[in-house]
Amino acid sequence: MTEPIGPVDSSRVPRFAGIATFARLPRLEDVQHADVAVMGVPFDSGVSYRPGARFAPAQIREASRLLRPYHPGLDVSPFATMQVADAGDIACNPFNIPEALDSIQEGVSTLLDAGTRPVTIGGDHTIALPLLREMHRKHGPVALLHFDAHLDTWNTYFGADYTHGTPFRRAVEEGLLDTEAISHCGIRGPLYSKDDLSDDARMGFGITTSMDVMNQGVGAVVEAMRERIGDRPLYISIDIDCLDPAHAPGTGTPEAGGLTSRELLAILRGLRGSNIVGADVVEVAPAYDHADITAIAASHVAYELVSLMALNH
Ligand SMILES: N=C(N)NCCCC(=O)O
Ligand SMILES: [Zn+2]
Ligand SMILES: [Zn+2]
Repeated sequence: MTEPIGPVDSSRVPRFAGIATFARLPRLEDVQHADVAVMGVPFDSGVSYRPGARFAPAQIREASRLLRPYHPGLDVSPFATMQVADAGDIACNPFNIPEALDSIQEGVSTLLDAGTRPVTIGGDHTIALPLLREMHRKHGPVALLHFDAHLDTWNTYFGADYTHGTPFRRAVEEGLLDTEAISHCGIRGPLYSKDDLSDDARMGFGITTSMDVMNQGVGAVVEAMRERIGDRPLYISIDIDCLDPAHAPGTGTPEAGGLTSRELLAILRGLRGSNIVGADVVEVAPAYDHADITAIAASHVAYELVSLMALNH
């Protein structure tokens, strides 16, 4: 096998020069085969409050210029261990949600059929549904680890089935998930009613609230997750609003009392060895960001996911 093509060499071309790809990696069309691809989905027509996540892929790529090739926490050089590339953005219709979902699924199916694992940068959380549909097509029902302030198992908004508050209810209804191993982490904040929780539990979800992370600690939380997930094919969906607004102000539906970026990275790191088949990072809304705080957090979270995949390559 030939050596992977890595990022642009920052000792020759300064990090701030050139057109941004994720972590300055090659574009997918510039490599023969990618083991992992970072794919942008600039779609935010499913939001219930502040719009703007359509601009996240571009912003996260910009913020990812400073990522370096060696991950000391996991002792891995992800871009040397396997071929990682930037798959560019999926063009999706901002005026027709079902059509956009089909385009997203088609985009990710091209990757999966080529044996490429996707790390998707959204986009609002609606996009998790077509991604999970495709995961199911390839792997059957998958385990799900969902980081979010919100359950996203609500039913409809203004009569609409496909929104950023409903992807995981639709996914359960469509039989996409292995309901023995589905859970949320980072949940907090006011709900519409107590029924939201009983509905969610009936679907099979377990909940680790942000207060549980504080009270139990990262180690205990990770242990419980690992036990539940085992070696099942695992999909990780990360809504950046799982982080406290202090750590991720640039998002559409912020809630006080969230995880720190350190806690999120530590939990992810604790999942080393898991059989991660795909992942997304969603809900970054650059217009509400300050000093790129949120985009930087998202770029590091995506790097963490790629690094975990490299350990399980
Ligand atoms: N998926 C995210 N970020 N938010 C869902 C919030 C749904 C609501 O407006 O109640
Ligand atoms: Zn959320
Ligand atoms: Zn969400």
